[in-house]
Amino acid sequence: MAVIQRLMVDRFRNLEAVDIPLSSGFNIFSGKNGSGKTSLLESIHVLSVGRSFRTHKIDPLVNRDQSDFLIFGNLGDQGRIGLVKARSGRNELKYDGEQQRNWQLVAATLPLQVLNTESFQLLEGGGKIRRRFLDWAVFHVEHSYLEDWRAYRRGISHRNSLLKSAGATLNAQLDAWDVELANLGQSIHLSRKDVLQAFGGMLKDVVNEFLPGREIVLEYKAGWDTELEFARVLKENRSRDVRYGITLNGPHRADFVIKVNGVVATEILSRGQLKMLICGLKIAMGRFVELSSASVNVAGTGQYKCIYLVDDLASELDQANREKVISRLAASGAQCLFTAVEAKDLETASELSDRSSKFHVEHGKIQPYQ
Ligand SMILES: Nc1ncnc2c1ncn2[C@@H]1O[C@H](COP(=O)(O)OP(=O)(O)OP(=O)(O)O)[C@@H](O)[C@H]1O
Repeated sequence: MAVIQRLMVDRFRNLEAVDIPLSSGFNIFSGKNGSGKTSLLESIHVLSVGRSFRTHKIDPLVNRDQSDFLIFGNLGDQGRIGLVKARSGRNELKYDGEQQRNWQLVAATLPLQVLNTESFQLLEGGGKIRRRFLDWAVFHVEHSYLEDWRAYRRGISHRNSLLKSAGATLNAQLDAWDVELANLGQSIHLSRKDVLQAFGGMLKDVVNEFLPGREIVLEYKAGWDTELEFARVLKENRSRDVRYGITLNGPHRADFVIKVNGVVATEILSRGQLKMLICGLKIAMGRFVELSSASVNVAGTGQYKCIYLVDDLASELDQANREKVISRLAASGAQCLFTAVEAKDLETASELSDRSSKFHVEHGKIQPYQ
């Protein structure tokens, strides 16, 4: 079970010498606009996966007067994770003192779900965001998946270069590549399809409560016409792919559509209802992964549970809906970090979790309330 027991953040945006003990239940960070609340959640995200949820760049994350930042999380039995990232591009990620070449082990040990304004992109943005959401679950449930996905991505990128080169031996070279791509693509497709189907069942239960009376269906789009084998699709579309210089079909084009009572969700739900749907999707996904991955925890220790980072839950949600989300999160038993301008916006949260801590955020400094 992922729980950050102690968190240190320094030189990250406006955060300075933050060193706080966190509760294994609810943690509530309140403070004025611009005090550093979102930055705190952002720092945990950067620690977990190496990138922010606000920008792809490193520069804006480093305090404007500094050249690097430090983030450290003590997860008790699950280990200690430390990260130093510099403007120069230097990266030092350590797990239990051991230098890591990539984020694979850290991401598996510190799984997160973020609920914030950017989360609307899950419904309103392009397919890449939904693929990433789905792949997060497949990665945690099936650990060989990441390797397959990386090999497939490399294969597609190589195939696209070949398509553009149009050399004399093009067809022979494509024949060779397509065999491997077809196998990888088929296996990625099946893993995603199975996970989405199982997840859909779990989502129904949450949606019944968050959007009563609405029927939710997730429609999976594989990225090609799955009536046909992927190998055949690659072959039959080859001349078109050559014309466009790009592979037009495959799991790299996969997506899923979320329908509510038969209509695309974004077309019929209000802003608040969309936010409830997003909260439902993320909470259900955390729960799904927890139940599905109990036996395949990479770190090999304890029960798997993700941490929820909830930024400004109050915006767009009325009191009754806020309470529904908070109750669900309390029932999940997961560690949650909430931000709010006024602590009273989250009064229900401190009432509902017997393990709750409150912190005051001001000018990049964070102090527990006594
Ligand atoms: N690289 C940086 N160096 C120093 N300060 C920065 C840097 N990047 C952002 N800031 C400042 O850090 C502060 C923290 O912003 P943050 O988004 O965390 O605030 P917040 O408490 O979540 O506010 P809100 O309630 O408005 O969402 C802001 O005042 C911002 O201008």
